[in-house]
Amino acid sequence: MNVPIVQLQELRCHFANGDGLLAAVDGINLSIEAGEVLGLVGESGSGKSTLGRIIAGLQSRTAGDLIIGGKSMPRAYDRRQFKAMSTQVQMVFQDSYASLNPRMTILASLQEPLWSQGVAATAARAKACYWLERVGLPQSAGERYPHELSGGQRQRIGIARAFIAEPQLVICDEPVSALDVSVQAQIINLLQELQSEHNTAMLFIAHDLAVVRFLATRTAVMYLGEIVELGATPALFEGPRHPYTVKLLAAHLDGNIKERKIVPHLAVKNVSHKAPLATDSGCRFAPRCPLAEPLCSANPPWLRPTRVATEAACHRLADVEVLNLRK
Ligand SMILES: Nc1ncnc2c1ncn2[C@@H]1O[C@H](COP(=O)(O)OP(=O)(O)OP(=O)(O)O)[C@@H](O)[C@H]1O
Repeated sequence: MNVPIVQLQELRCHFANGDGLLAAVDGINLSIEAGEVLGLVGESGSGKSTLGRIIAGLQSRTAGDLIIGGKSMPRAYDRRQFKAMSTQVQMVFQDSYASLNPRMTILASLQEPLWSQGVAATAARAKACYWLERVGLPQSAGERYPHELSGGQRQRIGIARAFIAEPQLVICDEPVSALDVSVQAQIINLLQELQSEHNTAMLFIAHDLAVVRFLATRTAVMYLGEIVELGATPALFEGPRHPYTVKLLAAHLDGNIKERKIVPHLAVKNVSHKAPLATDSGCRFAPRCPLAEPLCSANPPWLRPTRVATEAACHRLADVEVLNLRK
């Protein structure tokens, strides 16, 4: 059996805030398989970036296991350990400018991940030149500095930097949301091409559900630190089972596809959510859920298989399935 690239077991990341411990990531169990594209969606503040940063070794976790390539990663990273794992996991950030050293030329920035792998200078330079071209930039761009490139060009460099060290997993955190709409599709196509060319697994974090639907093999939906639904992208988009997923899809899909068409009678209550605390009990979506019953606020639900190729963490799953069958 193939070992997953990444395994997360009861992963938690809690931050101290005024009200207690904010549970940014709270008990995530998830695997990312070789070559798959896993989409990660959810409202702002649901913990997507924190989860991505933990896997990339940029954020330490509070509890739980992070296993990369079959190896259990220590909870607090030091630079040496991070470099050792960074060959397997690379990240493409939303802000391509901040992710590049402003004092390094583009060619030097591209070579940097190879230097830390001990690749010889000539080979590193040749590889950087190849990648410059592979992401659609002229060789002359190599002598420039980040501020001399457009946002789209800088993101191409961010992508080349992520792929150049031949990682097994690339985490893309909102890689196109800061770019002009006119270049977003080009960057998405480039990511898709590289992912399939190199069979690199990808964790794709985005608010844009249409892009996730296009790229991801599987999709995970996060709500206030937890995964509430997970499964094959077509099944999840065509027949969402968790009431929160229904709400999320309805808010993003075009006006012709209304909530009631996805699951009838499931209009979500307009209650604002507060930051999740580590001491919370019960389903975090219960205050907004039209199907909530006393059990929901008392006990946390867990991911259970649905009748389609997904799992959903909802005490009322059986009723949602019936609603779906009737629509
Ligand atoms: N370093 C930190 N210190 C304290 N709280 C933090 C820290 N990083 C994140 N948080 C909090 O953790 C929660 C999850 O944040 P995170 O950025 O992971 O969410 P997100 O789903 O990626 O949001 P967005 O889509 O807006 O990027 C938020 O409430 C955020 O304010």
